[in-house]
Amino acid sequence: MGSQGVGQTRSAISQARRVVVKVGSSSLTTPEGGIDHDRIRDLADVLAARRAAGTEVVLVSSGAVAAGMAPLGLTRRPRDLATQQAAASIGQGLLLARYTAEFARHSLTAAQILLTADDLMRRAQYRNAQRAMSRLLEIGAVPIVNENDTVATHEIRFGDNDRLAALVAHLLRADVLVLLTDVDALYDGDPSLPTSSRISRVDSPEDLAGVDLGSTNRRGVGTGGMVTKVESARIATEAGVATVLTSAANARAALDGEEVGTFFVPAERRRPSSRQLWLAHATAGRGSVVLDPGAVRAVTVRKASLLPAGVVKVEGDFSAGDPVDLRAEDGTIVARGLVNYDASEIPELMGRSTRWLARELGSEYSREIVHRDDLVVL
Ligand SMILES: Nc1ncnc2c1ncn2[C@@H]1O[C@H](COP(=O)(O)OP(=O)(O)O)[C@@H](O)[C@H]1O
Ligand SMILES: N[C@@H](CCC(=O)OP(=O)(O)O)C(=O)O
Repeated sequence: MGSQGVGQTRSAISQARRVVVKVGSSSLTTPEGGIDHDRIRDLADVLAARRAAGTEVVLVSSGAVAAGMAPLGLTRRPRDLATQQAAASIGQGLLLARYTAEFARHSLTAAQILLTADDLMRRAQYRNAQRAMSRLLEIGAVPIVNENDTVATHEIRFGDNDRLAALVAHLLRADVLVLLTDVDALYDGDPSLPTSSRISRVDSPEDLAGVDLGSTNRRGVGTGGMVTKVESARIATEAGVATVLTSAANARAALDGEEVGTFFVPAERRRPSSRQLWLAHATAGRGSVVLDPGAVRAVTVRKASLLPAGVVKVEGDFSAGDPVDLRAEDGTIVARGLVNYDASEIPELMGRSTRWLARELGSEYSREIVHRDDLVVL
C-alpha cells in the first residue's frame, strides 16, 4: 500500500499500513468539562488492536487546554492566549499520563510529540520531527501529537488540531487520516436539525458548495468546528491521504472501513511537498508584495521565481523568511511564498534588474524576492 494510499474506496482502509487518528477536545471532555477517562480508554483499546494487527498508528490528540481547566478552577475555556497556554501546560501532562496508562495496559508505549506550525515550516525541524516519529513507529511506540501551545504565538498558531493532523499525515506519508469529533459525520446543515442529512462521501471540494459548515457546538470546548475539519480533509486528500470524519464512538468502525461518517476521497495526483502544502494552507501572509502583470504571468504560468524587477509595491511589515502573499495589481492573491528580504529593504530593489542590483548594491541583493522552491501558486 505505502505511498499509493488506499485509493478511492473505504474498504481498503482496513488494510492501511499507516494511519493518523485525530481526536478533538469535544470528544475527550465530559459535559462537566473534565477529561473523559472512558473515552481515552476506549480509544487506546481501538488503536492498540489496530497496532497489534500490524498498522502503524499516530494519534493527534487535542484536550490539553480542556484538561487544564479543572486544576485551574475554570468552568469555561479561557479566551486569552496566556491563560490558554497556562491551562495547556498543566493539562498536557495530565492528558499524556492518561494515555500512557491506557496504552500500557496493551504493553504499548506512548510518546509525546509537541509541534508548532513553525516546526513544519522550517526544513531542519521538519526533518527532525519526521525522523523522530518514523523511529518511534519502528520501535513500536504510539506517537501522540499536539500543538506546542505554550510557545505558539497568535501569528503562528494552528489553534485547532485539524490542520496539524493533515500536515502530520502528509509528513508521515500516511494512507489514512481519521478525524474524530462529537458528531457522527459532516451534515449538509446544522446537525441538530432533523432536516439536515449526513454527507457520506465527498469526491472533491466542489461537492460541498452550499453546505453550511458551522462552528463548534454549544459547549464550545473545541476550536474551529466543521470549517477546519473540512479544510483538514482537503489538505490531506490533496496530498493523497484518504480521510474519514466521524465520532469518537465510531473509531473502530471507521478504521475497519465501514460505512460510517463522511469519506473524503483522496486525489490521485503526485503529493505536493510539505512546504508547499503549508504555504498554501498557512494562515494569511504577514504582508504582501504587489506584482506587475508580467511577473504575475512568470510566477503563475512559468512557475518562475519572483525577481525584484516585477514588484511594484510592498504592503505590511514582514521580515526575511516570513510567508507573504503575492498579489496582482487588482488585489487578487495569486501565490504565497517565503520572502528573502525584510519589507523595508524591498522599495529600494523594486523595478530593478538583478544585474543592476548586483552592480550597484552588491551580489547579496541580486537574489530573488521569493525563490520558486519557496512559492506556491494559489
Ligand atoms: N455541517 C455540520 N456538520 C456536522 N457538524 C457541524 C456542522 N456545522 C457545525 N458543526 C459542529 O461542529 C462541531 C465539531 O467541531 P469542534 O467542536 O471544533 O470539534 P473538535 O473538538 O472535535 O475538534 C460539532 O459539535 C457540530 O455541532
Ligand atoms: N492544542 C489544543 C487544541 C485546541 C482544540 O480545541 O482543538 P480541537 O478540539 O481539535 O478543535 C489543546 O490541546 O487543547
